[in-house]
Amino acid sequence: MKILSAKQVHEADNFTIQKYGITSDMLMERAADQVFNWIHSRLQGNPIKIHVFCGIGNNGGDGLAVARMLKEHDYNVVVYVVNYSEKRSKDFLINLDRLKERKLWPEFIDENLHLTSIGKDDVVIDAIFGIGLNRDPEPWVVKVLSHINASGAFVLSVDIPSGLFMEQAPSSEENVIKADVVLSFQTPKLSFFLPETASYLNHWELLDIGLDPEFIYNAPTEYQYIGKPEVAALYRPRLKFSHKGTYGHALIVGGSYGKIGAVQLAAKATLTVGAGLVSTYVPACGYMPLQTALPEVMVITDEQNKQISAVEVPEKVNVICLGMGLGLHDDTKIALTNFLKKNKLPLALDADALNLLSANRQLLKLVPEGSVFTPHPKEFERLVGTWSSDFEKLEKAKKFSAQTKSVLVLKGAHTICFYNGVGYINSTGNPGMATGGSGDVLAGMVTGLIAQGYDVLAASVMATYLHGLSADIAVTTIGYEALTASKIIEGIGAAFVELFKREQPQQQGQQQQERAEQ
Ligand SMILES: NC(=O)C1=CN([C@@H]2O[C@H](COP(=O)(O)OP(=O)(O)OC[C@H]3O[C@@H](n4cnc5c(N)ncnc54)[C@H](O)[C@@H]3O)[C@@H](O)[C@H]2O)[C@@H](O)CC1
Ligand SMILES: Nc1ncnc2c1ncn2[C@@H]1O[C@H](COP(=O)(O)OP(=O)(O)O)[C@@H](O)[C@H]1O
Ligand SMILES: [K+]
Repeated sequence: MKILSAKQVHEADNFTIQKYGITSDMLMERAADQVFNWIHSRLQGNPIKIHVFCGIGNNGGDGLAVARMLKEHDYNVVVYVVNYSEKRSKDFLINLDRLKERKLWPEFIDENLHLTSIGKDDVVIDAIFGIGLNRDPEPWVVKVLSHINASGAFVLSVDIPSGLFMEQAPSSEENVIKADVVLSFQTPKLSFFLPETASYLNHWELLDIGLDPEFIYNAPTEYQYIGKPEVAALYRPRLKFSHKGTYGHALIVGGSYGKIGAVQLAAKATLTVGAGLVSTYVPACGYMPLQTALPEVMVITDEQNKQISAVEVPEKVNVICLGMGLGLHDDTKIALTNFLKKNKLPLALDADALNLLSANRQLLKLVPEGSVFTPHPKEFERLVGTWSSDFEKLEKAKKFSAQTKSVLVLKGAHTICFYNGVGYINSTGNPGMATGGSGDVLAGMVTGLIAQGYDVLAASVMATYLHGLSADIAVTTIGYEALTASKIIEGIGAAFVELFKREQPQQQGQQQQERAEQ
């Protein structure tokens, strides 16, 4: 699913209005109707007090229209207009008149700040700023936002929490509404996925307001949100008359004394996503544990016992994964340098391979184009230096991927794969995955898919999605705490199966109902 910029949303509005011969006011009515239905299906006429805070732009217009619909259904509504500018939008004014026609008079809030108290059991609808926010709110408006945040009431934000920008970080925490739920129109917003800005919302849902699908399909976007349909479309079916040679031969290079387990995890994950053959190259101390734990995997050992001092690549290997448990020994640095000078195969670089490259940046030029880097944020910082906000981190990630002409898999709660100027944001995964070795599993999965012939971007996006999905399936029975990297590998099969499970129409309705009740 594409993630549009604020400019593209406005273009999509205009395009839709022209193509279907509707008015912008009709589009606003459609949006408000969807928000009203969402609330009405949950509150079912409950007399709870609802405070609707509106701005003076189109987000405020949405709020006024929702307030009118609530009033028409006899809800207990109070409406406020946070009067931060005289430049009211046309559709705001239309909806202000409609509200007054129904004898619902909003209270206007200005810098004198006559604020009505909000009970902790009340509901707030936040329609103060939408995606048109283009500067920090004034101090008195921040006080209104703080008043709402301090109330303890359930806060539902329309489109985006007020005060949150589309493409930059807020300058202060106080400037933003903390939303329990955001009902966002048509496409999710980038800020919902970044650690610094996602903290302003607990949960988001999309409402389809009928923007033209063709426009959205053709819009070139910098970010996409990756769900089941996108990943299922990447899947390459296994062929009846295939053999192990059809599915590639991957080599995993890693391990040092005390860290052979990292290679076991990666190699097992490589096999479990379907690679035809998997070999490992480890220090001599890794021979017994690997041969014992993974009978399917071939093992080649270094002449050194505790660390790797050279890399030997068996014939017919078509992808190499490097780095897990590797260590930073001088021998290993020399081994990596010599290997990179000769190597032409695509690489999946993880953990200490990334740390060695950070400490010896001239080696980065030797990494072949079309490789995959899988850093966690600290490893990425070692590669590119610090950043001042998540948005700057994204720019650095995009630049790194462009310079290396490779996929950058920037790991986190929402892992983002960058390639060719686009960031693919993953939708699966959970905090149970914050456990040692889960990154090794991901690197192995990426490698196993490349071995089978998936291109590097497809392999990275699909591995990231399945890795998170496996963990999501596992926690439904074992909970977050008991999730381990090994359990993520065990669940890979179930994740593949889930990818092609069709929801029965009846179940779908039931699930929507269950979601609604959550
Ligand atoms: N396609 C869609 O997604 C649709 C969106 N609609 C709504 O329209 C909203 C966008 O509306 P607008 O573009 O009018 O913008 P907003 O309602 O977000 O902003 C209001 C106005 O305030 C000004 N402003 C921005 N920051 C300010 C600040 N810090 N202090 C004072 N004034 C400031 C802006 O110039 C803008 O004109 C969306 O978020 C959504 O709620 C719907 O009405 C219909 C369709
Ligand atoms: N809170 C979280 N929510 C979702 N996924 C997470 C979370 N924490 C970690 N992960 C995932 O777990 C993996 C951790 O990788 P990494 O930090 O390299 O672990 P390790 O070095 O122990 O193997 C990444 O794929 C990351 O996206
Ligand atoms: K809002």
